[in-house]
Amino acid sequence: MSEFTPVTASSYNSKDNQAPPGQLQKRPLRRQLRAQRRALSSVQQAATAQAVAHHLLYHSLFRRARHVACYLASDGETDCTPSIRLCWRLGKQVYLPVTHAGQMTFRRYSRGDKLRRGGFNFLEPLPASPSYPSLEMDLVLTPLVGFTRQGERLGMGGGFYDRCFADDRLRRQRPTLLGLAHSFQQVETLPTLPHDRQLDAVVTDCELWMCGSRR
Ligand SMILES: Nc1nc2c(c(=O)[nH]1)N(C=O)[C@@H](CNc1ccc(C(=O)N[C@@H](CCC(=O)O)C(=O)O)cc1)CN2
Ligand SMILES: Nc1ncnc2c1ncn2[C@@H]1O[C@H](COP(=O)(O)OP(=O)(O)OP(=O)(O)O)[C@@H](O)[C@H]1O
Repeated sequence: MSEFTPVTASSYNSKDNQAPPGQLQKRPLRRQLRAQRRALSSVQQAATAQAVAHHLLYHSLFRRARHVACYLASDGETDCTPSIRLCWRLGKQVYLPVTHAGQMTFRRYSRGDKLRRGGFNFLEPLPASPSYPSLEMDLVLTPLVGFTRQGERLGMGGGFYDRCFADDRLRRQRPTLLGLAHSFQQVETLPTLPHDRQLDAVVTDCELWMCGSRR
């Protein structure tokens, strides 16, 4: 099989009987999309990052958001840096994820703040930086490995975003989860499980669109 041969949902390793089948089916697809993401040139990466910030700038979802959760890209993820700078320029509060003991919280990230290496070697704000409740974010710029047009999301496999935003459906005002992606990360279908939190919107180098109940 060549590195980028399409992976079907049935090509998982059936010897692993620790995880439910849907969970195992995600692995080969995750591996393949991550390799494709890492193979992008820095020029392609910069083009997507700029295009995403441009789409955000002209969308009401972003314009009206005051508290915005972002992330610092690694492994070929869509780079949030231009979007973070845009937030700061427009006076929005920016937060970054911090993982600890299987949970994810968000701490404020202001211009010039020092960062440190945290869980999974991601850069995170220092402990002195104030945290902000996840469920009170207006907008969550969400990293992803793969997505469908309808807003299903494949992440890194830790379940952090699923768990963190699992209970928000009961709220009148809930954070908008906006997936950031290179358009090649779009797939026809994903082996989703009941715990998977759907995206409310997706933005790529090409466009921003609303999914699911927010459409
Ligand atoms: N930039 C960035 N920051 C982020 C995330 C992210 O996706 N991107 N996260 C989003 O949640 C959290 C970290 N989540 C992680 C989840 C899993 C693995 C991990 O080690 N995954 C396994 C693959 C598991 C599998 O395929 O089943 C690996 O890489 O070997 C790493 C980080 C918080 N910060
Ligand atoms: N709401 C939840 N409650 C309990 N466990 C959960 C919940 N959501 C996800 N999990 C667990 O997290 C694990 C990883 O889930 P999944 O493969 O969907 O992660 P992911 O969305 O790809 O990762 P991430 O959000 O970290 O990028 C699964 O074993 C799943 O059982």
